Amino acid sequence: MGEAPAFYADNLQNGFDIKTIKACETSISIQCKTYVIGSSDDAFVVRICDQTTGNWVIPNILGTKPKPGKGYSAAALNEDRIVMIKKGSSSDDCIWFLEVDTPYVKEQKQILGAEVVAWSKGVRGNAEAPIVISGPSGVGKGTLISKLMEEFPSMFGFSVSHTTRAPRGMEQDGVHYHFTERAVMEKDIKDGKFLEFASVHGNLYGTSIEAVEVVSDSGKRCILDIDVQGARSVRASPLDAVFVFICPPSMDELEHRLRARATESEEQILKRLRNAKAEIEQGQSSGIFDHILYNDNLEECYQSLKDKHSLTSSMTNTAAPLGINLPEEHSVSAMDSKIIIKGGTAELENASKNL
Ligand SMILES: Nc1ncnc2c1ncn2[C@@H]1O[C@H](COP(=O)(O)OP(=O)(O)OP(=O)(O)O)[C@@H](O)[C@H]1O
Ligand SMILES: Nc1nc2c(ncn2[C@@H]2O[C@H](COP(=O)(O)O)[C@@H](O)[C@H]2O)c(=O)[nH]1
Repeated sequence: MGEAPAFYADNLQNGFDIKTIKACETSISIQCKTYVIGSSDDAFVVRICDQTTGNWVIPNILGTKPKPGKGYSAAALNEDRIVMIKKGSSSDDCIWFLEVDTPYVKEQKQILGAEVVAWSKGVRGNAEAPIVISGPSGVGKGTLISKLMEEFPSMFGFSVSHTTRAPRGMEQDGVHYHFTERAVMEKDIKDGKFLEFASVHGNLYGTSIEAVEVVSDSGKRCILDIDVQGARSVRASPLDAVFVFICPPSMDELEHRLRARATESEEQILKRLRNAKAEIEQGQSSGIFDHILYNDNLEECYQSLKDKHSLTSSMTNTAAPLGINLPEEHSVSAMDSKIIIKGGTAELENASKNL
C-alpha cells in the first residue's frame, strides 16, 4: 500500500545515494524487492532495493513514462505491477501501471540481462479487444503499428501472420511473417488452424489462431494488420475486436509511397494499386470498420489512432470520471484486483467506485 505524501529521499537508508532527488517519493514492496518511485523535475525515476541483499539497482525503464508530478499514490497489484494514480490529472492520464514482473518484463529482463521495469498507461473499458488495422498496400499501416509498438511496448503485441510471399530484404521469419509454403499453409487452413485467411495480391495470407493466442498469453493487446477480406472474416468470427481502416489522402500519394518504399516489382505495384481502389471502396462503405482514419500527415494520423477516433475512445467508458482529484489525506490499496481509494469526499468515493 502506498500513501501520498510518502517519504523523502533523504530518509532512505542502505547507503544508496539518491539525495539528488528533491521531490516526494513513494515506496512499494513486492516479494523481496522495494520499488521507490520518485518524481524529479522532468521525469519519474525508479530505484529498486533488493531486501535480501540491501543492494540498490537503477532499472532500465521501458514504455512511455507518465508526465512527472508530485501528487500521486501507488499500490501493488497482482504481485507483478504497481498501479499509480495521479492527482488532478485528466481522465486519460490519471492511471498508470509500472510493470515490475509481468511476462513482458520477465522477457525483457532475459533479453537485456538486467533489471527492467515498464510503464504502461491505464485504460478503462474494452481494453483487451484486439485491434484490426486494414487499408490498401502502402497506406502506412505498418508504419503506424510500429509507432504504437515502440511507444507502448508492454501494451501491444503484433499478430505475426503467415504468408506464401517471399520475404523482403530485412524481413525476418517469425517476426514480420511466418513465411510458408502454399501446400503447408493450405493444409493448416484445412485443419482449422487459421482464424482468417485470404488471397491478397496473388499470395496467400492468414492469421493463425496461435498467432493471436501468443499475444494474448503475453498479457498484451493484439494488433492484426490484415486486408479487408480478412477483416470481414474476423468481423464474422467470435473474436470481439476494434476495426480501423486507414485511407490514403489520394491515389497519387498512395502510388508515390509504394514506389518510394521500393519493395515491390513494377508488376506488383500496379496490381496493388488496382486492388487499392476496391479496398478503399469496401473500407469506406462496408460497415465493417468502427473507425476510418486518413493517413495524410503521419503524426496527426498516429495521434488520431491513439486518442481521438479509435483506440482510447473505444476503450474508454464514457461514464468514467474526469480524472481523479486526490486530496492530501487519502490512502490507496489493492484487493482482489480492485483499487480502493479511501478519503473524505463524495467525488473521491465516486472515482474509487468507477475504478
Ligand atoms: N503519412 C505518411 N506520409 C508519407 N509517407 C508515409 C506516411 N505513412 C507511411 N509512409 C511511408 O509509406 C510507405 C508505406 O508504408 P507502410 O509500409 O507502413 O505501408 P503498409 O500499409 O503497411 O503497406 P503494406 O500493406 O504493403 O504492408 C513507407 O515507406 C512509409 O515510410
Ligand atoms: N487477410 C490477411 N491479410 C493480411 C495478413 N497479413 C498481411 N495481410 C495484408 O496483406 C497485404 C500485403 O501485405 P505485404 O506485407 O505483402 O505488403 C496488406 O494489406 C496486409 O494488410 C493476414 O494474415 N491476413
